[in-house]
Amino acid sequence: MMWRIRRRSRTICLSLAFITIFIHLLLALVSFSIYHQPCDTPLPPGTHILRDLAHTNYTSVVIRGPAELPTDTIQRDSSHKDGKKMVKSHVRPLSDKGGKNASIESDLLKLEALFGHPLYNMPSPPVPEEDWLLRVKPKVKASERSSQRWVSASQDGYEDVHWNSSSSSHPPWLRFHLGISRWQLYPHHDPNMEPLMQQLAAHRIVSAVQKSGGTQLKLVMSFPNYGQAMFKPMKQERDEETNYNLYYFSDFERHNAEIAAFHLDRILGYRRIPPVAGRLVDVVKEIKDVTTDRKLARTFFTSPVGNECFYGQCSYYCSTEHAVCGRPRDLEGSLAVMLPDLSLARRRTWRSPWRRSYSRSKLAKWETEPEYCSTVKKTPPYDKGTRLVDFIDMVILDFLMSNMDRHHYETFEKFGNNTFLLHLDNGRAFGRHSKDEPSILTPLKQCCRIRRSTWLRLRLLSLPHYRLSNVMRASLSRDPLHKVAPLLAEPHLTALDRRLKTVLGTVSHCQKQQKRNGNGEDIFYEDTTSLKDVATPAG
Ligand SMILES: Nc1ncnc2c1ncn2[C@@H]1O[C@H](COP(=O)(O)OP(=O)(O)OP(=O)(O)O)[C@@H](O)[C@H]1O
Ligand SMILES: [Mn+2]
Repeated sequence: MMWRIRRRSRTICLSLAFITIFIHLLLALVSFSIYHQPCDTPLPPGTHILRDLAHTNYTSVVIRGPAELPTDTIQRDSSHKDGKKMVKSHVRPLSDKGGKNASIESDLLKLEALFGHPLYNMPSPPVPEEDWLLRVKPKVKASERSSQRWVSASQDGYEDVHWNSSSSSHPPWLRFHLGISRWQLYPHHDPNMEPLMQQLAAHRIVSAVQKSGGTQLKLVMSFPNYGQAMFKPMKQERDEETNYNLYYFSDFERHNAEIAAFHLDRILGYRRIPPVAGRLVDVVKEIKDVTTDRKLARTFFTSPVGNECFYGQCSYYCSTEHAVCGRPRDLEGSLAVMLPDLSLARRRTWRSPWRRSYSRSKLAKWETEPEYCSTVKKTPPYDKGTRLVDFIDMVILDFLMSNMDRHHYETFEKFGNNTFLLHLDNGRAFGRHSKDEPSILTPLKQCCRIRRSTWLRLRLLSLPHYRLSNVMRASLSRDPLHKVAPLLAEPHLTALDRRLKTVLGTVSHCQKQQKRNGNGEDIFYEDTTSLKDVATPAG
């Protein structure tokens, strides 16, 4: 009897155990399939572009004041089944390693899809000879050869140089210089980008001297292959917001802003910022020990907690109180590849027509005259070619990253007025995420003019499948400093989406205004005729 009871209870126990295991397996399977479902899978390039771009409605977007919640996040996520508002992508617990990796992967797929989209791959005619900034002389007579080849005797730390006209013999920085054309700094699919970034991030530093000009401390670093980069050290923690009582012209420059600006400029399809990489630099080995700059050498010291510091000489923030310090020797910074020397490629500096008044009490003309743009439109070089729409492109970049410091811009003199604008010096961008700065968009508001290709790319970046914050997160995750901490804190990424809506809202406003007035002035500068069959959305 006892034996039978024991056998029955054992059978019951065994079946219970089986059922439990089965339920666990089922649960694991279900959660696995949910977990692997990215929130928005990217579309194959070009798919539904017409439908998607044509049906996104921006007309209800108003220009918002500071610190408002991005309504699109709420609308998008309120479709959740139980009606609860979830702010998915903005809540990323650090401990959730697996979830983080999965979402970075989905962001990277979006970036890949974006860069494969026809709007980033518009067919363009071959570059005529005169539209290259620099050229290697193609054929050298035997009698001239000895003086025409680049040959150098090796100096301290520098390599022997034997470059010829074949690009395979050139170091990445030289290939970058030779790839600069009238309309862009580098091509969209650039095989040189990877090696160039690699060099900035890891190549041996053989010299570091202070860069003259400008207001804040920065160094020019040299590599053994004669490449050079501009180094801006970290001065502020990534999630610190600029003090609200500080005028923008007294704001610190941020190394992560220089890095993020390069990525954003590329994502916008401009390619007008020289490539920038983040790097951990050894203050002693890579600066103090290799510098030939006596003024700089005098400013090194060890802080009370044993960190290696220096402060250099400049007109702002170059004192012991504002020293930059390693931890104890590792210092974060940005390295931007240097443009060709001015003796090879002179640049012209242009004062921005919408330059801010650098006085604390005086307003600039554009702030008081609503018709200011009609004067600018008649004034050379803004009256012809693409200068005005190129300026607007820069304004959009600056509004997205909240850069108020664009008092001047530069172009390559060789190309005259018919060329792109260099977007140099972005160190004061990404200072505040909780506040937008509507005044940066004034030129777009006053001129109501934009390149059609820019507008289409902006609309693309507002779609869930290519969302700006997602592709920026993906792009920045490739920077070497990402392993220390994300280059932009999440609120900065959220701000990008919010500001993008404001830009699109401003264009919608222009369209409505134009319909009302019927003044026939075109909002769009037409530069997408080659794409007519692929992507011409209804406005
Ligand atoms: N990648 C680069 N290659 C060559 N020259 C550069 C590069 N970036 C900037 N410059 C030049 O160096 C000058 C100073 O750089 P930058 O403007 O970034 O420094 P800054 O200290 O912020 O200057 P400012 O205080 O005037 O804004 C610029 O005016 C520009 O002409
Ligand atoms: Mn600056």
